[in-house]
Amino acid sequence: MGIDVVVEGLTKAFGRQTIWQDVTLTLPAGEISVMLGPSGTGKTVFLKAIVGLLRPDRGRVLVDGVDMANSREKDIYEARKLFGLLFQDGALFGSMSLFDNIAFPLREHTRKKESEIRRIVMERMEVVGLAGAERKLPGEISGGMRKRAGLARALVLDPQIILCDEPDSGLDPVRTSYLSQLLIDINTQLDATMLIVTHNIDIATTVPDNMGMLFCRELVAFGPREVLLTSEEPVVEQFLNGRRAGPIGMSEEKDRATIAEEASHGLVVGPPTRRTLAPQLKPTPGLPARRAVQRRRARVRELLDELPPAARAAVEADLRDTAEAHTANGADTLVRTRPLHTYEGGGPA
Ligand SMILES: Nc1ncnc2c1ncn2[C@@H]1O[C@H](COP(=O)(O)OP(=O)(O)OP(=O)(O)O)[C@@H](O)[C@H]1O
Repeated sequence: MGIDVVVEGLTKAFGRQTIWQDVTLTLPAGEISVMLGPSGTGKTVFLKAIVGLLRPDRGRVLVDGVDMANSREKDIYEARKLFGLLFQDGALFGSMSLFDNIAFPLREHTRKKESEIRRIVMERMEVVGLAGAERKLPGEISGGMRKRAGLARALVLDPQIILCDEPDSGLDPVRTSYLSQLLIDINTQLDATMLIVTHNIDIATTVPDNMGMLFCRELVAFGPREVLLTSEEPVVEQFLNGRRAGPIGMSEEKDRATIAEEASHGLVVGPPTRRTLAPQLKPTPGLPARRAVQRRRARVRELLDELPPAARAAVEADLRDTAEAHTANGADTLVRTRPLHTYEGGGPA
């Protein structure tokens, strides 16, 4: 099972530019969380700080007893083996075949025999729908396939924590929805703690158990998905609805003069839009139920009294529906029509 990632009072600046300050949250073990935020608010920097690739100025990141922010480099390096990382471009080595790219962490960090490496690589390539493409070079495949190769590489060390930076960038809407399903299925199979940075509202609304948002050097919110999805906080509303009216400007926050000028041109923030809460995706039929779901239900039930009324009502409705579905079906209803290996039309090249 994945492990908790506990972030306490994290602050990072580059010179005089504060990126974010006093960020405190816990990524619950085995659950999927999404971090939203306008461009430039420091989401990538946040992922790098969690995995110890960037040292914050203050605060701690606790992973399995190791403080990824303040420990010795040697201890951070060891703890990093718990992570699978997918950065924006897949970060593949251009001169290596997909097989060698995906095998790289195993050859680098383990003493496994080649036969064992082969077994693991082929298994992970199958999971992400790349079976048959082992000999291809990154330059010979589509962007979507490169993403999936990056994801396969992130999975070979059986990570307990998976960090994905914009896994959907450059993907068309159909491939993005397959990717959403793949992320849910990976979580089902590995029960790993996952943090996904994305601008894609479909992924944000259908994949995670928890959502957070960075804006204006602060963590605006972090909590069960129902909290952000029912939030009337102007910045969250504006972001989830993709509107110009609101506090987010072209280069992060708007100043008062801009807001006043926009109002004089008729661009005003209206009443909050009532969004219907999109249901969270379920694992592909044939896979077991996600273990995180039961744990999360128990956890969120304990939080009910602290949630805003709309979020509490949404959580209660979910708890009720699930109880009814269990009674009716004897198990969670599973929705999905295709096997994983047909994820990107045409299958392996
Ligand atoms: N190594 C660095 N040195 C100096 N400044 C940096 C460094 N890395 C990032 N920054 C700055 O930190 C800020 C946040 O960058 P980051 O890439 O984390 O934003 P983001 O929220 O991930 O953006 P996007 O959504 O566009 O990918 C930017 O202003 C960036 O220029």
